[in-house]
Amino acid sequence: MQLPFPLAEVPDDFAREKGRKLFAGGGAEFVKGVVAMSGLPDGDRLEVCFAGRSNVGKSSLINALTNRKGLARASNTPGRTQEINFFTLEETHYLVDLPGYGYANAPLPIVERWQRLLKQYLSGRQNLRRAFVLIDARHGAKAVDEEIMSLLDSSAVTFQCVMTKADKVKEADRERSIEATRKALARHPAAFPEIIMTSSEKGDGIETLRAVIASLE
Ligand SMILES: Nc1nc2c(ncn2[C@@H]2O[C@H](COP(=O)(O)OP(=O)(O)OP(=O)(O)O)[C@@H](O)[C@H]2O)c(=O)[nH]1
Ligand SMILES: [Mg+2]
Repeated sequence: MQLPFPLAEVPDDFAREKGRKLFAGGGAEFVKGVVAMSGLPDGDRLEVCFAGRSNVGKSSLINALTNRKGLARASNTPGRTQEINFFTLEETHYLVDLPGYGYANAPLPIVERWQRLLKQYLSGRQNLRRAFVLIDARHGAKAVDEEIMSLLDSSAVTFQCVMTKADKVKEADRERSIEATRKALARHPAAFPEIIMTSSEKGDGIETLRAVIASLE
């Protein structure tokens, strides 16, 4: 029997080539950081966003996908990305780096402001085709991750789970955290039924994720 929420298989040659082409041109550029809905760029491109806890590796993943080390800032300081950051990819796509959630030390008014903006963005963006919810492969999905999953359910935005930092996880922990993540996903109707395991450091899963993004219409 097929497990629910299997790990994504390596895409076929056609899908891989399509993904490679989309990301090969070096055509990724930072557009703007947005702090209010009024600042959103026109939704005239296909859009995907990256959500996840502070420090889970959202910015690093965007850098790895676009093969541009300093494109999205990545750091050791949780909560660094505090705006919704838009990047263009060629003439056709937006990649969106969302503010990290679950950072305990952020002052409450700031947390509330992010949450409000996140909610408005997720529920109101017509051209948003898929949200990628990043989960640390060492820990699996936690309660705060399920909050964003519920928000995506209610916004009817299909989301796909991307596990990060695969290079840092021991085999036993990896299985346990995949299992915890599957359990969480099963509770969310908007969850896409495949998990992508990645390492921005080593490149695992990056081709697959490129192919998935390129396949969206
Ligand atoms: N070993 C390893 N480290 C990673 C990987 N991805 C990210 N990191 C590290 O994790 C830390 C956080 O990465 P970021 O990409 O800044 O995380 P973020 O989700 O954008 O964080 P916020 O913007 O604060 O929400 C950095 O020190 C990265 O170098 C990975 O695949 N492997
Ligand atoms: Mg970041």
